[in-house]
Amino acid sequence: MNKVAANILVIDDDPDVLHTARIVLKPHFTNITVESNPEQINFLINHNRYEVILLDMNYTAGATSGKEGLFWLKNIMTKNPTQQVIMMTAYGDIKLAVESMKIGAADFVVKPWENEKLQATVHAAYNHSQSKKEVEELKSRNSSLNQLLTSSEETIIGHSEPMRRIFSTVDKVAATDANVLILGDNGTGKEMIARSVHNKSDRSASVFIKVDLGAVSENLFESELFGHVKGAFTDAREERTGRFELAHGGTLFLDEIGNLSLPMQAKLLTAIQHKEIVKVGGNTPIPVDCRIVAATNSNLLRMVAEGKFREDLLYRINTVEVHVPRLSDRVEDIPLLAEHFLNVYAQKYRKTSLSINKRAMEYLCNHSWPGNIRELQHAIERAVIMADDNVLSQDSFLLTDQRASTTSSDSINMDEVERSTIEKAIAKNKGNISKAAKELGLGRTTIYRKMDKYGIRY
Ligand SMILES: Nc1ncnc2c1ncn2[C@@H]1O[C@H](COP(=O)(O)OP(=O)(O)OP(=O)(O)O)[C@@H](O)[C@H]1O
Repeated sequence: MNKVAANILVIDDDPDVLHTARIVLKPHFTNITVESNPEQINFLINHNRYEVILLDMNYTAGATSGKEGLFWLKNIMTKNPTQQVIMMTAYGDIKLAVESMKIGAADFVVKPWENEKLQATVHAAYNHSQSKKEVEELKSRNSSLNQLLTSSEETIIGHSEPMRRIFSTVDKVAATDANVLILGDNGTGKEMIARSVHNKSDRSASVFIKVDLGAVSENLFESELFGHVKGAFTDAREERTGRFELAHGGTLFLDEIGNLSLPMQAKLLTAIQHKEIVKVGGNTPIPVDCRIVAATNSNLLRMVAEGKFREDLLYRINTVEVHVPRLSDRVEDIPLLAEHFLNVYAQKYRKTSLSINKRAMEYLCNHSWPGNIRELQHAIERAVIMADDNVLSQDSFLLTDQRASTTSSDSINMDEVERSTIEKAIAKNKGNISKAAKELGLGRTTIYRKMDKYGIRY
């Protein structure tokens, strides 16, 4: 049998217990340390990392209250709240065992133990310690990434009146724990605003976890959000931590919340209401503390009226609402955004002396931007890549436009280019229309309309 590489510490004043524990655990784990004096605990845990600690309840001769065990347990948990500790209790000490679990013990074994039971309990605690370690590593990696992402590239650009109102709302709401609902069309910057709420809040040192609810299938929804225990269903070979638990201490961003079916809405509501989740196949509620920021391009009030969205869920998530206008409703932001993306992509593609001429800027300001900022961003990126000289002119942008005027021969060429661009994007995304639309900065309705127009069938 392969031994698990783990440090196990056993603390008990009875040398027979220590001896037996060593013999029972040695075939399963690489390092077993035994200690009879609990006063050594601090020294040991300060100098070593133990995956699992087995801790006796009583140490002084004749003591039976278990107070010493609880004292040492508290001491360990204060120093390392994720430490896996298994309490060793005497038969009939169930009350004490429950008390110790409340303090943070992972489990308990009753002495005299059955050897298989002891081995199985230590194995389970070891597995738990590993998944907690992974979660901690993930959180710290995510937190470093978040800090990197708060660089200039992530600056929300805009000086129009509606954007200034949004900035002010974000500043006010960030300081609180209120749930936020961000409403707006595709590509208007909803996710950026959600990240900004997180970055400006007291939770910024912790994680920002995003779930794209539009992409989660009905049968994976629960496992994705709440996690599952090992063996919960056929493919559940390992325990899984769900997004809610991962977001503990931070922000959970529920994107495309309008796409949730009614049964999924009910499950989500229960988790938000009770601030706790139960893993699929499990029965222990796990408390979670995260701020919910949700976003959608759907009209949730209309969906409520049509019986497609739960009113009680809406009122849980919309403590503060942020309405993000279409780009065509804040034309004064277009030059700023265009210059911003020009800088970003000029640096990325090493064409640093590029500029946009006046006519081209007017042309950009007159376009209707159905794909909003994402479409503008992609248009500028394409223009930078294709630029032959230092000035981007109107011809540098391939826009199918409702507002800007073009000659008929231009529009024939543009149609041809657009048809082939859409076809290529769909092929590249293996027929996934949503992904192709996203890549092109178009809404789903828009791409279907254009597919109809050009007779593209998939
Ligand atoms: N005000 C802004 N300043 C700078 N960049 C922005 C701004 N708003 C959006 N962007 C950029 O536009 C792109 C789309 O933004 P984002 O993903 O936040 O939109 P969204 O509304 O969440 O889109 P969707 O509904 O399709 O998920 C991103 O690359 C983002 O960085």
